[in-house]
Amino acid sequence: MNAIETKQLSKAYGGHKVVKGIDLSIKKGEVFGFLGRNGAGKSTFINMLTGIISPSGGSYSLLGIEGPDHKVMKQVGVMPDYSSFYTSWTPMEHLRFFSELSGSKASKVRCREVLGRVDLLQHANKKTGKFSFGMKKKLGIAQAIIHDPELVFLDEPTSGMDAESVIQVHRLIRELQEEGKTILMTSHNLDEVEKICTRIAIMRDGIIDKIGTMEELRAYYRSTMTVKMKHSIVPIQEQAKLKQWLESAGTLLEHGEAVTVITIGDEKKIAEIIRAFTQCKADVLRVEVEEPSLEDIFLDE
Ligand SMILES: Nc1ncnc2c1ncn2[C@@H]1O[C@H](COP(=O)(O)OP(=O)(O)OP(=O)(O)O)[C@@H](O)[C@H]1O
Repeated sequence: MNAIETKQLSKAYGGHKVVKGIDLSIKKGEVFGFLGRNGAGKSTFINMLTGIISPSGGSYSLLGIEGPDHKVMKQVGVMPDYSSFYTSWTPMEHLRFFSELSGSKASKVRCREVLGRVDLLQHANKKTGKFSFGMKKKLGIAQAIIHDPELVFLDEPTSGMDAESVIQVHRLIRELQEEGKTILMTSHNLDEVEKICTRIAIMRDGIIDKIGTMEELRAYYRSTMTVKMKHSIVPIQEQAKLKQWLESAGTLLEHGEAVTVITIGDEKKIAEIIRAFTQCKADVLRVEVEEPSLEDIFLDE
């Protein structure tokens, strides 16, 4: 049984589809990361799964139960919007209240344990009105996990946090995974996603544009490298032959007297290109290989 399963899940506002029929399966125990530019549809997709908004089409199930189903939400944790806390309440009061809403009021001991896990224990009885943005985020994470859910939704869990807090939250997410929980998170931080997610989906314009493990995405990353070579002048009688060979090896971006730039799909081709120059009686003097950054992979058009 998958933790999350969606079939052609879609959402339209005023006839404009912002989530365009997504099929997605997330296994139990995964830490699944959603990346994408602002407005790509990440929050809309997650808000449908957590019952905040209703889908316009398609279906979904959480922990094997077709949604929306309020009973399954007892096993689901959702990080609330940071602005949704009552300013005159303390973290302790929030956790006690919201765990009760989820079906079982957490004991003070459990609240203290969870506040300790997000490093808020020393603020357990202070009013949240004076909390910083990062502290509210931590309280949001605590609220999402207070009832020990099987499936946790975290919307940008570390944005706006200091470096030490980010490390703590990453540690917490790994611990939750070790406990067998499934986590679906969004992030704009590529390093974070690379470090802690078992799989990643990149959303663009309401669809999942790319999906896979980091290794699978890296395979794509390696498949579009640009090779820039400085070389000696190719004898005139060899030029046509070399050009024809280069065009068959990749996309020739520049082919001048002393510089050639080519995009190739496999790094093994580099040695072949150098050999082709030698066979055409020219020497490759310098090779520079440019690979797209992770941003290029995730956010390219
Ligand atoms: N209530 C709404 N009414 C109309 N359009 C909406 C509504 N909510 C979201 N949208 C639109 O849906 C699209 C997707 O928005 P969404 O918030 O899901 O993107 P996102 O990927 O989560 O962005 P971000 O990274 O900024 O949080 C956007 O174009 C947004 O303007």
